Amino acid sequence: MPAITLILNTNHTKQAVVWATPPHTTGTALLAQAQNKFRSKALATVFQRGGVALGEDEQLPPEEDRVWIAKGEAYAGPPVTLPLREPGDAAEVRIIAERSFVSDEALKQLERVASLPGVRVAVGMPDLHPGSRFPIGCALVADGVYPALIGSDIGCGISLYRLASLPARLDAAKLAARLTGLDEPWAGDTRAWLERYGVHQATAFDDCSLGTVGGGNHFAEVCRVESITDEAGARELGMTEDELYLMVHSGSRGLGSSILSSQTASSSYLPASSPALAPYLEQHDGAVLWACANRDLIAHRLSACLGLPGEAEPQKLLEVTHNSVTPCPGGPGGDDAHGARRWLHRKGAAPSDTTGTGIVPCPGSRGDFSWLLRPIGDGLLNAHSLAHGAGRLRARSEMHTQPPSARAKLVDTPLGSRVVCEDPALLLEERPEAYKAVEGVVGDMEAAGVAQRVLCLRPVVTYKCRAK
Ligand SMILES: Nc1nc2c(ncn2[C@@H]2O[C@H](COP(=O)(O)O)[C@@H](O)[C@H]2O)c(=O)[nH]1
Ligand SMILES: [Mn+2]
Repeated sequence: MPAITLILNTNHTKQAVVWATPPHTTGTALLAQAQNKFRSKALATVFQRGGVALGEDEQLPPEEDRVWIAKGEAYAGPPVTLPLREPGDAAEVRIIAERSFVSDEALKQLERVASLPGVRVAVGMPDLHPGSRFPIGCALVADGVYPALIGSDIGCGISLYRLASLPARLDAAKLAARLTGLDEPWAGDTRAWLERYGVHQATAFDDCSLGTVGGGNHFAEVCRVESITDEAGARELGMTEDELYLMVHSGSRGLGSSILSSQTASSSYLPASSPALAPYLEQHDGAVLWACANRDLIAHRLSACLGLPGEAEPQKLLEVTHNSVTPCPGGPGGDDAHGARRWLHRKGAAPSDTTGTGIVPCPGSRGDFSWLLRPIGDGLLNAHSLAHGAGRLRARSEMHTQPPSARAKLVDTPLGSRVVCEDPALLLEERPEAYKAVEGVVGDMEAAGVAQRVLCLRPVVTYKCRAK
């Protein structure tokens, strides 16, 4: 039976060896072993080599024999070694953030990725903040593809739906109470649902995860229009102040993570000539479709729970994927001088070149407004991308200092909305104060001439999770 070494992330001399084979090598199983061995229930994250978190249901890849166990702090194990850059091969770094706070660590991470071989342009959006290894809130143009820059939640994004007419008396607590069973696997036919999105290959994640929000920053938020800045834009979307809407933020759950794990085991950089590029892109594109199907199923399930009078199905108004790699749009800054394809990596960045209305969401937090924006300009300054949200201001670990008596209040927000989050740690970590002010982020994009305001949304109920 293979030995797996559990290493304390904050003190690498503290190690424990466990003997485990699948199915006992999931994130949940290894975390339970670590909590037991190190006698600490506060341990919360299992990192793989290089800093990719092992998902709850995800198996540790068979070639890995050690993991780093953290409480909530950033990964402190050894980095995955990336190839060195050729001398004189400089990338351009731009930051679109005059008003929004961007930490030194985030800037350092952006500069580090800009120095990777083949990277041509690195743009930090106003929501730029540090990730475990790579920055979040950025768009990167490169000659090849770096799977690790897109990260484990391939296809994560935001979809917006019309739910129903605004009830005469809007009672957020009553609506919140109706949201039950959403963390359980969906009882319907996941295969048939996925086929509609062109996902023909079954995965281990379909039956257990499709249609569930997932942890972390993911959410499903019932909201209403607070104000309209651009009447024509609101009309294009068909949005009014008399209706309830639903914003869903989720991704490919464990699927993207399993794709990244298998990838990082083989290669960290896929230049155009790599035979591994096409297979990675095929898996990546499948995860993007899976994530889209997932958000629609979450909307379907949540709408059924609410049982509001009106349309049988939520009507999708817009959708963006903010973790992905796509061929760079043509024109200057796109392909290279010889017409070779370049790749646009978006790690927490919304595309500003979407089809349809082209309008893009910029969520704030559960206690802040969210904006719908119209991208403007030629896309060169901002690498055809916008901020994908307000962005994290404080690390999760910093959010645990709230005195316990204040916790009950966290389910009511300053905007009068209600939060369903029965995981006490997550309730603290996702407090509105953990995020930058969306006003500054939107203001930065307006000032840079890359976006205009269309409409502002106010949260009514934010769904995260029920107790396990
Ligand atoms: N309206 C809400 N916005 C939220 C909430 N929690 C987080 N957020 C925003 O979404 C983005 C998503 O970021 P990602 O890196 O996890 O993809 C984040 O930057 C926040 O600004 C919420 O509950 N409601
Ligand atoms: Mn996301």
